[in-house]
Amino acid sequence: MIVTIDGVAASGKSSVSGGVARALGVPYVSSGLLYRAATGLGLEAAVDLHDAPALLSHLQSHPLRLEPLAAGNRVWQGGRELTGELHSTRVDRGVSVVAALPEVRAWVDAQLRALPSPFVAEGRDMGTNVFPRAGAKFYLTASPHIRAVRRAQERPEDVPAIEAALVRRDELDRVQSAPAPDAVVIDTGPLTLDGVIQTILAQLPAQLTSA
Ligand SMILES: Nc1ncnc2c1ncn2[C@@H]1O[C@H](COP(=O)(O)OP(=O)(O)O)[C@@H](O)[C@H]1O
Ligand SMILES: Nc1ccn([C@H]2C[C@H](O)[C@@H](COP(=O)(O)OP(=O)(O)O)O2)c(=O)n1
Repeated sequence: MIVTIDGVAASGKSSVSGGVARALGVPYVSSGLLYRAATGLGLEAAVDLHDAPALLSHLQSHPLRLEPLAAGNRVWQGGRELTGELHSTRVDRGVSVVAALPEVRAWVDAQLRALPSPFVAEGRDMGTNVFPRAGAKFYLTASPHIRAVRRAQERPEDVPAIEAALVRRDELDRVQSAPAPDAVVIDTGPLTLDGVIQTILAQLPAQLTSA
């Protein structure tokens, strides 16, 4: 069984997915981490991020492996772990360009669909494109300001700069970020992290929570 948790940038997808996954005793899958890793590798090799054939050929010769743990996803290139480098402002700036390339999206989708279920999958298009038959679907939102205040705990920039970058990325990611028609939309603004997790757990089909 697959549960999808999509949403806009810094809406709480990874933290919430981790909490839901731990409660269910399954891993969670961070699709954004694969887009971030593709971007990080491309930047490192000075590949033009708009050049899909060049980026894909670099990814094919430097295969990435996503490790979908409930405690936090990790991503590897061969024996080298990339995870720690990928939540930087530099990767934030490039990742929407990479995520707009249909060839890269197909490459990510194939890796995600090959993972053994059950799991919680988080990203932008988990409930629409990648796992349209998921057992339960959620979509997280919050105002840009609230998201920027939260993310400011993790980035060196100030809140207005982070908010401007989030709004820009929301716009660049808009095409693949529409909620699935059958997703439950949750405004996380007024809720604590645990409040969001409990809201989701309360709405899961009984066969999922009793497994
Ligand atoms: N409901 C919430 N209330 C307060 N802080 C939250 C809430 N949800 C997430 N956070 C915090 O906001 C930040 C961004 O969350 P994260 O899970 O990384 O979002 P995303 O995966 O959507 O980018 C983290 O520091 C996280 O702890
Ligand atoms: N399924 C997905 C997941 C992420 N993306 C893109 C959109 C985002 O700008 C980047 C990074 O995603 P990630 O979820 O790590 O980003 P945030 O934590 O929400 O800031 O990848 C996507 O297009 N489709």
